[in-house]
Amino acid sequence: MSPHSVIRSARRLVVKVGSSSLTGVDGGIDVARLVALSNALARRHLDGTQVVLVSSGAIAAGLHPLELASRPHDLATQQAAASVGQGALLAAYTHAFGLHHITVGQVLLTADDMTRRTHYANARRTLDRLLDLGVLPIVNENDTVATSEIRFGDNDRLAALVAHLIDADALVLLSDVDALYDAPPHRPGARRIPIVRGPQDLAGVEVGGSGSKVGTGGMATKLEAARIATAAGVVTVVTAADRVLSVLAGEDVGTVFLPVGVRGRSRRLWLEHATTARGRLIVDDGAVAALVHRKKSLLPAGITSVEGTFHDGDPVDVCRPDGTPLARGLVNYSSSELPALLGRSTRELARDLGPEYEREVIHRDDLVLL
Ligand SMILES: Nc1ncnc2c1ncn2[C@@H]1O[C@H](COP(=O)(O)OP(=O)(O)O)[C@@H](O)[C@H]1O
Ligand SMILES: N[C@@H](CCC(=O)OP(=O)(O)O)C(=O)O
Repeated sequence: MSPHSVIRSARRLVVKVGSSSLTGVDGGIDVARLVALSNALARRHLDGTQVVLVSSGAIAAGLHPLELASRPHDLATQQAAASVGQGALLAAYTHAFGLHHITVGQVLLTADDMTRRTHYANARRTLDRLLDLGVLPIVNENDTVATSEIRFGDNDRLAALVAHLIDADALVLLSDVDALYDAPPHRPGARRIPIVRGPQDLAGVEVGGSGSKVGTGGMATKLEAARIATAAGVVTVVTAADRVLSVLAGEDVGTVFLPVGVRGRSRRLWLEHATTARGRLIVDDGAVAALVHRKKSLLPAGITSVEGTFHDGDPVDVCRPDGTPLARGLVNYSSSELPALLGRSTRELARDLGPEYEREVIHRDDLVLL
C-alpha cells in the first residue's frame, strides 16, 4: 500500500488546521475557507470515517471583535482573544457541518489532560464516546485557562497527541504551505520533500518560523508533531488546507512521514512529549542502574537532591549525578515532602512515618527513559 493510500483508507483520522489557513488578509476568520474545509471533512465523515478536527484559530477569530490589529504578545490578551474567538469559531463550524446534518462537539484540552492519568483516561473516553455517537469532535487547546508554563502554544503537537490518544490511523496537518521544503519556501530553489522515511531524511533541511501573522510554530512544530505521531506508528502528512480533498483521496501531495514506531496507546509517549518537567530529582549511580538496567521504580534511597517546586502527581525529570536528564516521570510526593525522605529505605520510612511512606517516589508505570 502506498503511504498516501493509508490516508484514503483510514478509518480514524485526525486532521489539524492552522490559524494561517483559516484567516483572511485582515487576520480574522475567513468563513469561505472554513466552509470549504468543513465540506471536505463532512464528505469523509459521511463516508463512514471517524474524523477528529483539531482546529486553531480561536485567537485569530477574537482579533476583530476586540478591535486588535494583530495577534497579541501577552498571555492575558491572547487568552481574552481566545475566549471571544473560540465561541465564534465553534459557531461557524456548527453551522458549516450542520449544513451536512453533522453534529460537532467541542473538546478543549490542556497539557495537564495529557499527563495526569485520570485526565488522560477521561479525555480518551470522551473522544471515543463522541465518535461512537457519530459526532465530529473539534479540539483546541483550552487557551483561556492554560498558564504559560503548561501551555502547548501550538496545536501541531496537540494534534499528534490526540492522534495517539484515539489510536488514529493517520494524521493530516493542514497549513498555508503545500509541503515541507528543504529550506523556507520563499527561498529561491527551495525544493519539496515528498517523503520522510526517518530522521535521516531531515538532515540538512532548514526550517523557519511561521510565514503568517497568526500562525505560531512554523514548520518546526509540524516536524515535532510528525516525530511524535510517527513514533506512535501514525502516518502523518503535511500539506496546504486547499489540498485537503486531494490528500484525503490519497493523492501524492504534500510531505508524507512514514511510521517509525509501533501502534499502541501507551501513556508514556505522552509523558515524554506532552509534559514540561516542574522539577528535577538528582539520583546516585545505584539508582541510575536500577532505572536503566533493572527497570525498577525510583525509591527515596537513590535520590541525592531535589530541585524546583512541584506537587504530588506533577511531571519531573530524573537526572544523573552530573545533572543530565535520564528519565521523566510523575512524582508521588511534593517538593516540600521529599527532602526529608532522601537516602532512606522505604521500610524505614514506613516504620518511622507510617505505611503511606512505603510508596515509591516514581512508579515504573509512570516513568519513561529519555
Ligand atoms: N522548510 C520549510 N518548509 C515549508 N514551510 C516552512 C519551512 N520553514 C518555514 N516554513 C514556514 O512555515 C509556515 C507554516 O507554519 P505556521 O504559519 O505556523 O502554520 P499553521 O498556522 O498552519 O500552523 C509556512 O507558511 C512557511 O512559511
Ligand atoms: N489555540 C490557539 C492555536 C495556536 C496557533 O496559532 O496554532 P497554529 O496556527 O496551529 O500554529 C488558537 O486557537 O488560537
